[in-house]
Amino acid sequence: MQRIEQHASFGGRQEVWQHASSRTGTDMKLGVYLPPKALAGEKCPVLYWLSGLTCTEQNFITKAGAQQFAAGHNLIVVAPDTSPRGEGVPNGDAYDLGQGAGFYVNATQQPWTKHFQMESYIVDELPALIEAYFPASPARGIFGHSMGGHGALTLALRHPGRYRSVSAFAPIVAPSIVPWGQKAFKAYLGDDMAAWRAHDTVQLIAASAPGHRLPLLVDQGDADEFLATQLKPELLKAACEQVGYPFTLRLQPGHDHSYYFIASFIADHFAHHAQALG
Ligand SMILES: N[C@@H](CCC(=O)N[C@@H](CS)C(=O)NCC(=O)O)C(=O)O
Repeated sequence: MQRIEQHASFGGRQEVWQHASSRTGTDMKLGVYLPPKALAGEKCPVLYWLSGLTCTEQNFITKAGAQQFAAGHNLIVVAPDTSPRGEGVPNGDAYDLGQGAGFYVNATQQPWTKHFQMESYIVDELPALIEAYFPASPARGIFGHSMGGHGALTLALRHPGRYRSVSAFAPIVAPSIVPWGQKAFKAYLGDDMAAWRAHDTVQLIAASAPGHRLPLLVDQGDADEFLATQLKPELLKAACEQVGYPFTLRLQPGHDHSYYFIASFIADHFAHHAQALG
């Protein structure tokens, strides 16, 4: 682990680290915000942020305005890159496949499988690293945006007990039936639709065990350019209603898909996670 940036921020410190990942087989970068209590050596819960298509570890830490709320709630915030990158790492033909578009799954298909192991990276390797290098308690929350909202929801649903809280901004909730998800899943997971369903929030909600239901908070802009084609929050609402899954969907008038939208409601997401993480 090598620190490559550090900036004082709201009594804590925003840092960027780089390390050689055993899961992706590449160097991975991540943002780590250390709140005041963590700088003083006290153990703090960790909130993981997963970004969307085209993002690196930089988008969230420079645009969301999260540091003041992380400081206020004394939460460590970890914002990893969205895929492996670099020479020798395959890439797609457009922004929605390959580098910058890992979709938080472990690829089983060539040429992706060697490096695109983002689910294992986020769920196993990253927490072990964070808990070894920083004053992190084992209490974890997870949230994200768009492809990262899909990541947060599916990883929390696929790994019961691993996270204590979950939320999302404009998540892809039904990747099996929208163009972004279908393109990525076909490439990374192949043609077997059963493998797709295991990474589809709407399907996972329908199959979720009543004992392991973390309340979901989702914010969605009603002027989001991807709302009708890629996001379809009404499908998640229907799935939650069908099985009685605790779900709050807030349609935010006039908001688009950008980090201006995220920054407008980030305080509420920190409050949601802080309540569960204690
Ligand atoms: N129209 C965009 C689609 C990608 C996009 O909107 N990415 C979102 C996540 S799905 C994002 O966070 N972009 C980076 C940013 O706004 O900082 C493009 O072609 O770059």
